[in-house]
Amino acid sequence: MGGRGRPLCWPAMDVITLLSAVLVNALLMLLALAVSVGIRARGGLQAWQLMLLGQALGFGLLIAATQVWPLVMATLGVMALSGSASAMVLTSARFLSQPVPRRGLWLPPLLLGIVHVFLFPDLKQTTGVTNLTISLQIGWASWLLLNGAGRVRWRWLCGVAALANAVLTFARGVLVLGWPEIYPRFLVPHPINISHLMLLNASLVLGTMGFLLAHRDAAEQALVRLASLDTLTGLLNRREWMQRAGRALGTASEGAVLLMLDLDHFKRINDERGHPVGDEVLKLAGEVLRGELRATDLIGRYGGEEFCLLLRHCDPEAFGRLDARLHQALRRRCEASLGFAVDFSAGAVRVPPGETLSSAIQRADDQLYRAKHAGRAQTCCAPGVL
Ligand SMILES: Nc1nc2c(ncn2[C@@H]2O[C@H](COP(=O)(O)OP(=O)(O)OP(=O)(O)O)[C@@H](O)[C@H]2O)c(=O)[nH]1
Repeated sequence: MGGRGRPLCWPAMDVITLLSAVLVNALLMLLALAVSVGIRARGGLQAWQLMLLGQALGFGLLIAATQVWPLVMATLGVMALSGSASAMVLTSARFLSQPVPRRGLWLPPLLLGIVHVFLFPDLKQTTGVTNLTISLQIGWASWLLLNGAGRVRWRWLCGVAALANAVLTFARGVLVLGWPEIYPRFLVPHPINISHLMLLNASLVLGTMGFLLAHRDAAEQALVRLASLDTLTGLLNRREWMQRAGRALGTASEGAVLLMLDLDHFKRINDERGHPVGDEVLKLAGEVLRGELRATDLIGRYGGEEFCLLLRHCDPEAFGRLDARLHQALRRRCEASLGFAVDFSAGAVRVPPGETLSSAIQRADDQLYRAKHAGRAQTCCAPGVL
């Protein structure tokens, strides 16, 4: 403490220099992001670029307010800073795919600007209201990031940086309103101002690193999805299904049922109604399979209009019911959505522990062949399935 009633100062540092450092830092990171990911980066990074721009603009205007048009510059400055806090909320929400009310983003900067004009030039009041408002906005962002962060590294990195920032900003607001004799105002080299600006600088760097990590994670997940899912139906593609089914059979102690399923007269649907309708049928078939099967069953698009399913813990009675349900659900779903019914033929085998996937597929395919030749719209089963 700086002695009786005297504000604490940190003479070796001055606030304007630190503000300028934050401004330059924000601009450099904005430039680095623009060069590395572009200004039209998908999702959250674009909002983070807005946040950096808001910080640079806000602090630039606050510095300018010490020289010219204090009311206008300072009001626009606090509005830009509050806007950049909203952009921080938006960044977090976008990376987490969470909705945020739009009003919650644009109202704080607007209201803060109006209140600022009315309170000006009372520095105690303007500093207090500005800091409390912005701290709540940043607190909101940190809550979004930290709530349920689990083991996601980027959420901790960005969330802790935002939380520390929110706490110091809040402390500044409370101190200036409640104890102005020990914390007079924003531009004084008080320890809380100095530590806040240094922390703010660090949190911009940490936030940029954290959200870049989030961007990379999202791109990686998109690639994994692309490599393992069938784009039309959203089911596992053949390669992924084979890998997972092979692993599942390798570790299963009690065997499983393998079902190969092929839509009937699909070429005719394509020829008579067009490929887009054919695609729609495939999508509906994917939805039906996903809807009727358990999360533990493996469902894949084997190719064209052929699907493969690996059903674990499936006793004969349960299989009989499931098979009837699948035929009925596909017919009804296509009838309701497209105006005509589609059915399928299928072959099922029980795979004992130790049998290889390729041998089981060959046996299921033989059963499927039987079903097609027996008139379609039915499932033929090898002994042991039913
Ligand atoms: N629309 C669409 N058609 C596809 C797709 N993949 C494969 N096909 C078509 O599926 C049709 C399969 O025809 P076939 O193998 O003769 O089978 P089918 O007409 O169902 O005859 P059966 O199986 O004997 O009942 C071909 O016309 C393929 O071009 C796809 O992704 N979209």
